[in-house]
Formats: sequence, C-alpha cells, structure tokens
Amino acid sequence: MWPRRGLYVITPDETSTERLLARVTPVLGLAPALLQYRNKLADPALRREQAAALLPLCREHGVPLIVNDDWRLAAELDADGAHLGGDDGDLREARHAVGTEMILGASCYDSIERARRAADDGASYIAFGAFHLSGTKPGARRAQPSLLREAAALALPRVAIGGITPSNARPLIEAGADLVAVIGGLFDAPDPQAAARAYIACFEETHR
Ligand SMILES: Cc1ncc(COP(=O)(O)OP(=O)(O)O)c(N)n1
Ligand SMILES: Cc1nc(C(=O)O)sc1CCOP(=O)(O)O
Ligand SMILES: [Mg+2]
Repeated sequence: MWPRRGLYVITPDETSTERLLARVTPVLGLAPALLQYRNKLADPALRREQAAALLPLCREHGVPLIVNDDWRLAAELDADGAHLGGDDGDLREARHAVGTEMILGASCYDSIERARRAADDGASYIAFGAFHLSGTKPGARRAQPSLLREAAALALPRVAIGGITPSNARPLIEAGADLVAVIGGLFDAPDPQAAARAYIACFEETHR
C-alpha cells in the first residue's frame, strides 16, 4: 500500500542523468510519499534512461516511482505507477492493461466532472490544479480550494498541484489535499532538502 498523505515530489527538467540523480537523492532521503519522473525536455531514449536510473534509487529509499505521461514505459520498467493528463491516453485502457496494483494518477485540472470520470475509469488518485501561479506551467488553468472539499465524496486520495510552496500549502491541506505535488518550490529553492522538510512539516502541523 503506497502512502496516501504527504509530499509528492516531481522531478525538474534535467537533461543530464547524473545531475538529475544528484538533485533528487537528497530529497529522496526524506522519504516523500511519491516521486514522479517528469521531463519535458527529454526524448524517448533519455526518458527511458532516466526513469530506469531513478527506479533503483527510489527502491533503495522505499519511495514509489511514478512515470509521467507514459503508462507503457512505467509498465515496461516495472515502475510503481504512471500519471496521465488529458493528452496522455485513455485511463480505462491503461488500467485494463496494467492491472489493479499499479498506481495510476489522473489530472483533473479544475473539473469535478473529470475527477468523477477518472474515478470510474480506475484512477488511484485524482490531481487538481493549478492552485497558484506556477513558474513551471505559467499558463495552467487555475483551480479553487473548494474543489478539494467537493472531491472528498469520490473517496480517492486528492493531490494539489501548481505553484505550491511551504508558505501556501497549509490551506490546501486543510481544504482536503492528501498530497501536495511540487517541482519549483523544491528544486528552485536554495536548499531543496530544507524545502522538502518544510513541506513535510505542513502535513505534521495540519490536522483535519
Ligand atoms: C500529480 C500531477 N498532477 C498533474 C500533472 C499534470 O499532468 P498533465 O496535465 O499531463 O501535464 P504534464 O505534467 O504532462 O505537463 C502531473 N504531471 N502530476
Ligand atoms: C505539471 C503541472 N501540472 C499542473 C496542473 O495544474 O495540472 S501545474 C504543474 C506544474 C507544477 O510545478 P510547480 O510546482 O513548479 O508549479
Ligand atoms: Mg502529461
């Protein structure tokens, strides 16, 4: 059973596999709930190489590895899961192909309807955002915290994403976010490990 609450780390775009591992390792040491491999600059060969390199590191730290966009690559590498957005194929088909054990996350943006469909199609978690202006995705559609409350009825872990920092994470957790997914707030911080600790503290200090 994977952890249903906590920090969900997403990797920054990094073309050097060596640098990617060096950046991710200190954060993995803090045992975040999940790590997603996401790289919008990599071609398919580099994505395969980087996801394969992250897998033993994640296993060593007991952190499930989620591959962004590509459930086939996730299945081929025997990763723990995949994250699918609106352009990343059919969730129902993916669930049918990978079986019940693999974690399949779904982007629901600002839509409860999308979340209902994702739940029907076999999602393991539902992700909403962007809750704040995101440096990684400045054009991302914005979502309101009330959506997290509304989605409680779907009885799936709720992920909040988009411009989340240790300073603005608490109200989202109070509104129902089980996991907060972050890229820039961690990897653009002067000390990513300290930033990761600060996110983790938000969960320890927020009760609902
Ligand atoms: C946890 C999580 N939530 C949302 C996304 C965004 O997925 P998508 O809309 O497919 O956009 P890209 O990440 O592929 O640019 C995500 N990756 N992870
Ligand atoms: C990849 C992604 N998806 C989003 C959505 O709203 O679905 S926002 C986003 C960017 C997340 O990075 P940062 O923590 O740097 O804002
Ligand atoms: Mg995607």
